[in-house]
Amino acid sequence: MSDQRPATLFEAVGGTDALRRLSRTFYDGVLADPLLAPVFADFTATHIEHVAVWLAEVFGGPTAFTDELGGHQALLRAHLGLAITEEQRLRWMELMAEAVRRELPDDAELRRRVLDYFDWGTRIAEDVSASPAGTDLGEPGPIPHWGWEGLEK
Ligand code: HEM
Repeated sequence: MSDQRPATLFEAVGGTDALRRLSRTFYDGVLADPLLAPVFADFTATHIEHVAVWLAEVFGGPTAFTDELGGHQALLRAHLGLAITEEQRLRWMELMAEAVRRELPDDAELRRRVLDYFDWGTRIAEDVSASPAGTDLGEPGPIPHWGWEGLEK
């Protein structure tokens, strides 16, 4: 990692506004995609903002998802019962990789780290989605943090 890089991925991507652009471009792709659009049948515009706020916190920015949107538990619960297939997860990753190319700074290391997070996170979403809505997930702990070295302890 270069010393010129900001300490957090949040700063490196360009903050919450950049994550909003990423989220908007990504969902434009999702809603136009025949494999994913049916999964997002209940999509509303707040979803774009909530994903941006989640990513801001994961990447070391403001803690608004924990403070205002229910934290880690709420995020996991949102995926219960979706029965996400591996094919759908891979399509999700393809569309996110395209959004990253279009919206994030042209920095290969930064893009790789961000996509590493999505690869990790989508596997958890797929896993959780196999359990029915309302399943008690216990206390999942704080929202994970992802940095230049991956998952931070
Ligand atoms: C790192 C991976 C992921 C992140 C960060 C993420 C983030 C989120 C967030 C923040 C919400 C709550 C939105 C809200 O409150 O409005 C949500 C809900 C949802 N996510 Fe994900 N998600 C991920 C993976 C996936 C995958 C792989 C799928 C399906 C292929 C998926 C499908 C959905 C659906 C269908 C909802 C509910 C939408 C609704 O309420 O209309 N997510 N996700």
